[in-house]
Formats: sequence, C-alpha cells, structure tokens
Amino acid sequence: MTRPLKQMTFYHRFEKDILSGAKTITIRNHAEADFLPGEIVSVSTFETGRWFCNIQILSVTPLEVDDIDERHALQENMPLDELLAVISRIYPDEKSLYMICFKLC
Ligand SMILES: CC(=O)Nc1cc[nH]c(=O)n1
Repeated sequence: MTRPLKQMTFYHRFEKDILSGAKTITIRNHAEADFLPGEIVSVSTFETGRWFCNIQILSVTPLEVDDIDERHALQENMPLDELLAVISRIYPDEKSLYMICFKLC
C-alpha cells in the first residue's frame, strides 16, 4: 500500500516563486521540519488549502535566526530585510529554526 504524501503549506504569495523555481528553500520551526531528504511532499496554500505542486526534499539543516544571511535571502527570492521580517513575524519567539531545501517535482 502506498503512503499518503506528507503535506506542507506556503502562503499564497510564495506560489509563483516556487513554481518558477525562484524559491528553493523554506525556513521552518521544529514542528514544521519533520521531513527527510528524498521525500516527496504535497504542497498547498496556507490560506485555502489549494494544492499547487509536489516538491522533493533535498536537505533539512538547523539554522539559527542570527545566521540568516544574503545567501538564504537569494534562495528565498526576497531581500534579506524582508526575509528577516517574515521569519520574525511567523516565528516571533524562536531562534533555532531549520532550512529545508527542495526542488519542484
Ligand atoms: C504557511 C507558512 O508558514 N509558510 C511559510 C513559513 C516560512 N517560510 C515559508 O516559505 N513559508
């Protein structure tokens, strides 16, 4: 029997960047980083739950908020100050996060 795919949600505004290959990482907290390299994950919008692609997980690595830099911003396809603002809004009290690298299936 085949296992159902794990799920990941992204804000609708990230959809285009993911589908174009411009966004290749996501920074998540411990509760949202339970993925293994090689896993195929079903991706839908956070707002409505609409499926829009599957991705393959390439790596999951610990990342301290203080170590987020321009390289991460490039892979998120946004300016560093915007990325830091997004992360502190989503995870206001968390300093230890994970970088999840992925590719579109
Ligand atoms: C829904 C949600 O939390 N989305 C996130 C969170 C962090 N990074 C990201 O790309 N998307």
